[in-house]
Amino acid sequence: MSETNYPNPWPAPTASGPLDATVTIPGSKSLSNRYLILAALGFRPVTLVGLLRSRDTELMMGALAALGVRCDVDPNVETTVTVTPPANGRFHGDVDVYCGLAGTVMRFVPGLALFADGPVRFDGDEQAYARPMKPVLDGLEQLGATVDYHGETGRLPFTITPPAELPSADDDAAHVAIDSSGSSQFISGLLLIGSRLPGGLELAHTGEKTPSLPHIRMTVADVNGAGGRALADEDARVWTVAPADLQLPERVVVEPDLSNAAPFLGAALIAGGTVRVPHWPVETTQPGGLLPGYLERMGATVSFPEHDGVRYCEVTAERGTIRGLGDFDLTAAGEIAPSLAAILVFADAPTRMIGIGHLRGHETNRLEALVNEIRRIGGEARELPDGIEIAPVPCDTLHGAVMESYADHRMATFAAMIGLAVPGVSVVNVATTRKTLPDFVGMWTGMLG
Ligand SMILES: O=C(O)C1=C[C@@H](OP(=O)(O)O)[C@@H](O)[C@H](O)C1
Ligand SMILES: C=C(OP(=O)(O)O)C(=O)O
Repeated sequence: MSETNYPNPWPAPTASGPLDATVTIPGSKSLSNRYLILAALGFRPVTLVGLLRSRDTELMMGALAALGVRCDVDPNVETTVTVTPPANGRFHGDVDVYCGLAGTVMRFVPGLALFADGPVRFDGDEQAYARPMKPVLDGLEQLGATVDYHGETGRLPFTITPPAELPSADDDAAHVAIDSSGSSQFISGLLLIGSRLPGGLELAHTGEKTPSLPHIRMTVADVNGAGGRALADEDARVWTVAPADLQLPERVVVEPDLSNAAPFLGAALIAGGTVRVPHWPVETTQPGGLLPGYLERMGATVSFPEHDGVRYCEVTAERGTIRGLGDFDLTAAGEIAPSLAAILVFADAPTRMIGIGHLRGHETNRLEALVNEIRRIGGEARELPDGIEIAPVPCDTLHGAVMESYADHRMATFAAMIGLAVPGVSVVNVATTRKTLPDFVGMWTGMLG
């Protein structure tokens, strides 16, 4: 991942004037991969429309294929995919699942292994070996599975052997207790399969913090949208899922990825001008739904005009007017921290983004990576126990550099955002954006006209 391995860093374009762009954002990673799992848990085919086609969803479809689920891509529309679960609902065992660096694959697919007819082996990118896995696997062990670790305990790679018998329907709901303060995906991964347990699931979170709560609410909503009965008691940190036969509707339309809209809408604040994103939902379970409010607090004007029946999120700003936010709790939406950090480098006052200590276990240690890269271009930032502080420096002291992306899509888009206002920025391994955006460079240069 160093410069030596990627000899041709991508020269990030600077904005030569105010922007005026409409950018169409592909489907949500989080919704796409939840729908793929829920479709696989059903008993009839489901057609997903507007599915994200990027590395993380290809990995999910590859995992499902290994388990005996068919994913047929519409030959005319590559974002329309029909998912057919295995005929008897039993997933194939004695198979290999490759997770890449995708949190949603490594934390959501293990639950399916409970219903496989043999052991399922999981592996991923070497960088994924650093990502925490243990709580979700502990949860599966509490449900009777056996987990064999082939490297470090609690990390990829590992093999899950399903129990000979699942917890009995005569019992109450299976009780599972895990500490999910390292990632909301541990809770989501168990809630997604809870309906299939003969007595259902009662899941208690024993940790102090619950990061990314909107993502857990998204899981509850999606399970219920598939006919499940999931309930949250967020104060008690307990979730229950009643036994149910899950079945998504025949056709499900995926919303655009609102977190992936952040670099583009944020570009309007850094460069000045207007950027709009079509098909912005009126209501959403995506944490990216919080983005317009955050951008407004930073000084942008945000509106949601409708043209020809399409609803847009439109963000307008004047270059050089970004407001720092002081203490800024981002517990709910940590995944947009890198994009917000890029904007805040150009703010008029310091910001302490807090509630995001768990970003140290994301694709890379994002807090360390952000501090490194902000300092690399002459900015000022430091790690906090639970976040990062970004302090303003005069804009003319910022300078170009070859910026590292750490095989992290959001660090690559972070660097591109910096490059809008700092000439001479280039980005190592910009192709890593393929994790969730199949054509980031095309979209970015298109936005700049
Ligand atoms: O469930 C999901 O789809 C996600 C949950 C969040 O994970 P963390 O809770 O680990 O931050 C988020 O950051 C990730 O990008 C997607
Ligand atoms: C944390 C992220 O991804 P993952 O789904 O791999 O956890 C992210 O996309 O910001």
